[in-house]
Amino acid sequence: MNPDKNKRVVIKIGSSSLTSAHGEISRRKLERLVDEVVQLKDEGHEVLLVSSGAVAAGYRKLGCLERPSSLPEKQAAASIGQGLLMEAYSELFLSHGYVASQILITRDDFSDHSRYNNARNTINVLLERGIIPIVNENDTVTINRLKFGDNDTLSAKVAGLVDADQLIILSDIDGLYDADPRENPNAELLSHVSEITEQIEAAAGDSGSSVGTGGMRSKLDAFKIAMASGIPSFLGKAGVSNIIMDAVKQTAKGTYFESTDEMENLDSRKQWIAFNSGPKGEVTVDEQGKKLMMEKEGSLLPLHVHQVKGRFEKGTVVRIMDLDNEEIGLGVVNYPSDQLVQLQGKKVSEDSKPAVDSDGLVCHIEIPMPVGL
Ligand SMILES: Nc1ncnc2c1ncn2[C@@H]1O[C@H](COP(=O)(O)OP(=O)(O)O)[C@@H](O)[C@H]1O
Ligand SMILES: N[C@@H](CCC(=O)OP(=O)(O)O)C(=O)O
Repeated sequence: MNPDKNKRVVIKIGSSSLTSAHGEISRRKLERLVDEVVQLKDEGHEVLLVSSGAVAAGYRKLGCLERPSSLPEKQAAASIGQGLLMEAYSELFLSHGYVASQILITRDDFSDHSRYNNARNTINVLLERGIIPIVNENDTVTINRLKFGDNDTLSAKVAGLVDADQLIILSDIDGLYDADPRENPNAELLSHVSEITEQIEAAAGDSGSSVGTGGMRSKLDAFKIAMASGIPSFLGKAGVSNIIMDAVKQTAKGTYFESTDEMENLDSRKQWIAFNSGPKGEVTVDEQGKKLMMEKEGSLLPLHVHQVKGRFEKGTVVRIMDLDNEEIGLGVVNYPSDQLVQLQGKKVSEDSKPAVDSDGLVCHIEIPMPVGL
């Protein structure tokens, strides 16, 4: 990464870094964050902020004495707090001559390809015009099953969506340690991580505060997505002077996560298939099918389909499995599941060939590896 080039930077800030000891939004912390973002903007970088804090900003006005724990109360608090949070951000950014905009997003928006593209186009316009998009999960409409649950993975997916040059996650801790520092006072800071190993994952605990939801585990999930999307990332402590600018220059104290080259060249459609489509079914292939898929550019004929699991439409992303139930990769199917069940193990006749694919292929392997995210 060239430290002198103007970059597109996604910055995620967690609830614990924006709140006072009582769990309410701290105006002083918000001001410091805005000042740092402004420094980056003044230097010509594009900045998108993923900010938590809606529940924290709203729960008192809902009449709760402390941060609520039930989902409907959290959602109600967020519906009050999100407006207040944006009002504060807008006012602070405007005082420096910058315009902020609000983007509320759900997991569903990422798994629908046209909504994903729409979100990307909108955010690109905002960034190119110098606006600071502020993203949060759309808490009031999100149901438990669909929740990102924390904004860490949301920020990594947003970074992929806008093809960011860097993802910066600011937290209440100055980086990733080789053991949970609450349990092990001798834990050491890891300044560079090129691979998230099982050992690193085992050392990651849940949230250290009563207001944060993600903890280090969800941060590692986020860094995995960013690394695999070809985006270098950083984890450091919010509130440390110049942390954001120094993270961009790669001089800040914290943990730097390298990107893997494998996915760097994936076009946006393939990135969407790999990280956001949320495969809806499984197609198991026989030995011969597996061999042909590996050798012949990943194409699969119905003859080699061993089993079909799940109900899906034509055009759905499915997992391709081998007979040992290992994932070979992801593909976009040319047949709906019910038709594929009829055809599995058979040679396709002219009238059962899909209209768009004259060879009667079931699919190609689009992502030739288990994504595992
Ligand atoms: N291996 C680890 N390295 C660093 N922090 C860890 C680790 N395991 C658990 N943690 C805890 O994760 C916390 C950060 O997560 P969280 O409280 O959810 O922050 P945020 O609100 O910024 O998302 C740290 O304060 C720390 O107590
Ligand atoms: N969307 C929620 C944030 C969820 C949350 O607490 O996330 P985090 O602080 O990043 O663990 C809110 O704005 O309150």
